Amino acid sequence: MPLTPTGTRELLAKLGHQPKRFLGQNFLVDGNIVRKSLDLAGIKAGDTVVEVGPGLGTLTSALLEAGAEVWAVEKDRQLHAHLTETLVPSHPRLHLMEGDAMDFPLAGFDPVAAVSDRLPADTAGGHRTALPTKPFKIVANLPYAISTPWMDAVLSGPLPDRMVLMLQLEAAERYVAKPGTKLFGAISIFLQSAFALEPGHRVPAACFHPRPDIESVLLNLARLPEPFIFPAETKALIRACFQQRRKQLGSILRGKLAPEAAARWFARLEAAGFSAQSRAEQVPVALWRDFAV
Ligand SMILES: C[S@@+](CC[C@H](N)C(=O)[O-])C[C@H]1O[C@@H](n2cnc3c(N)ncnc32)[C@H](O)[C@@H]1O
Repeated sequence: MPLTPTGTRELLAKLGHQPKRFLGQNFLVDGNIVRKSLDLAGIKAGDTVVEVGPGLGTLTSALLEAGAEVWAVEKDRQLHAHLTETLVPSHPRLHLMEGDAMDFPLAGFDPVAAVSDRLPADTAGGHRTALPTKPFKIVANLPYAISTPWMDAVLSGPLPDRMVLMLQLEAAERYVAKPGTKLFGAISIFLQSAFALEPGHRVPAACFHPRPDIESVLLNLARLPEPFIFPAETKALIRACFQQRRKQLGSILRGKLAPEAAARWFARLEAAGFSAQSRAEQVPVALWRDFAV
């Protein structure tokens, strides 16, 4: 069970720890939401789970009690020290690291090495996404400031089977936005090419201490049977198209691609009923995927 708001306040006082806004330190104080996160993720004994920002260890403890092996990365030195003292000694299935989730999006877990630590030389680096991987899930109450760049890094693969993420409602809406809407952007395309949205849960501010002044949601994402991972160059191009979302695709692409490559994109746009005059936000996810292959 997580700490109550009072218990959390008392523990923070004992640690002499002031919640840091810039690290998104809004700690979960609601047992139902902790249970719901584990239920949505279908956590069972033996699962490998990555957690970003374990904080005071609320989700972490629940995951460990459910029999999961947990890989967690915490940036706050004081919270990392607290967990090292309280959770690590009694939980050999917890791999806790101090660090930045932007440097370690999977908290140091390597799904490829977990299957085989002897990779053929020519499969190092960029080709790792095609290699066999150990299945894993991600369950996290994300620090909101990094949620989109972190998600972008995770979507470069290897991919988890499922992600259950506590997010700012506004970020979640961008991730699942549909074409033709203002919220539809590069991250919507990368995410929806690899994951399907399953029913999640709205989370009131009262479930956290301190209470955030934004709305939160538990986003529940299941990996598609044939997920698509965009190559880095195509991702950069798609991002560029959305950075100038009011501009016609034709003028953006002509400036970024060789003439033959641009002509290929235009031909595909036209075959799908669009044109060089179309804007990035009008183009559906499947067509962006076609551009990449
Ligand atoms: C919203 S709190 C969640 C805490 C805890 N998991 C819970 O649910 O109560 C976010 C946590 O992420 C940590 N954090 C913030 N930025 C981080 C980063 N870049 N890398 C790793 N952890 C980070 C914060 O220190 C904090 O512990």
